[in-house]
Amino acid sequence: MAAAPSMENPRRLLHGFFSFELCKELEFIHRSSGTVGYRPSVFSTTLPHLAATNCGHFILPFLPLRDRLKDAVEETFGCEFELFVEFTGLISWCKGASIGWHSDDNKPYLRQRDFAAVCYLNNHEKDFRGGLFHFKDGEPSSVAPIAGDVLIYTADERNIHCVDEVIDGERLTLTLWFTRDCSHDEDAKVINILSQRIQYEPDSFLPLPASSTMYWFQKDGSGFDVRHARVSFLGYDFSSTKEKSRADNSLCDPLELLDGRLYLARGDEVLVKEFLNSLHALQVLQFCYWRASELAKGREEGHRQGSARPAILKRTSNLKLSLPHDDKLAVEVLGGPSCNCIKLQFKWEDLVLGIAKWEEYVSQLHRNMLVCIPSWLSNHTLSLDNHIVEFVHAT
Ligand SMILES: O=C(O)CCC(=O)C(=O)O
Ligand SMILES: [Fe+2]
Repeated sequence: MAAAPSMENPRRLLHGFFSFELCKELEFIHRSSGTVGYRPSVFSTTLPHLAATNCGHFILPFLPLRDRLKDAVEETFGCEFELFVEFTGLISWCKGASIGWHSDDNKPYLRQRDFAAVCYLNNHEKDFRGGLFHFKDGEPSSVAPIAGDVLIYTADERNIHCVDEVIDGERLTLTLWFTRDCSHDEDAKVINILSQRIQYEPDSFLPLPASSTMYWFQKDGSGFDVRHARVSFLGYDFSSTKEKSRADNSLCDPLELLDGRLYLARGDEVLVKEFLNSLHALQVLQFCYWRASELAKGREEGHRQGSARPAILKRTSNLKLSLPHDDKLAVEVLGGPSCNCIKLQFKWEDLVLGIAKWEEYVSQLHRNMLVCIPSWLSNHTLSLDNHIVEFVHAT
């Protein structure tokens, strides 16, 4: 157990608070669902956003850690009052992102924030460069992010801090703020959105994109769609199987094509599998990246059993979706130490197996969420009781 926090600078750094497996699962969720964030060169995935894009089931993996963080904050700061989560979000900082000296309650609209918990999901120097955290006074004075560590501190001026500019790579955290003010309780907001969504399509676990502006990264008159950029980092791009007529294309904003049915292509090959939209295709690809070693083993097994080869079409240039996309900017912003080696890692067989495994994973999470929703609605909180924690882990 770390030393008790000082009164002058109430804070605590907890090493190895959560597992590497959870880091990877949350990274998968962020890379399949994240949007352009609230500050330059920042991307974020919030719980209300997950609920609103038909991905409420992705909230489940957050909850056991979220409960433990609340307990750790209450214990560290000896809270004798009820505490609510005000914000939970996956936040990634890319090349050029930084923040100067500040306290986390330093704006009129942030006054309700009492405590912060920053969970580091990847590693300084290995996954990104720059991005060190510094406190203005007291110890520890600097923190180099290490996956599994959590930094907790009071959101007031006793903990003025800053973060150095990220030089390259993608610095990923799960950040929470806690409040004593129940009118800023995040759970009520999320449960409200979830209950509305569930009324429309209780059985669907396929993602539905938000407005395309939320995925558009803009800089100096140029830009890219973050869904498109993440798909191309994994060596793929989006394709149509029908030649689009010019009239069709000129009628709509080309980015709207990302909201409709499409296919995944690599070079001049297209996999014969229709995805509901770009987020669906991206989610499957990110799942394959997350579970790559398991899929490669499955492929060897499939070869031994003589499984059928995936159905592939030859692509001609008119089947390409012509989307605005500044590839150089995307690589500059999101590329980093591990970017180049990711490309062209999977085989088509892996992707086909990944589609089946992804469906098992999300449909199980979705069923678990449907079990939880009645208690969320009656208790007005996203907390998991012990019986449900076991249920969530039995996936
Ligand atoms: O990511 C971090 O280490 C801290 C970020 C921060 O200071 C903030 O978002 O207010
Ligand atoms: Fe901060």
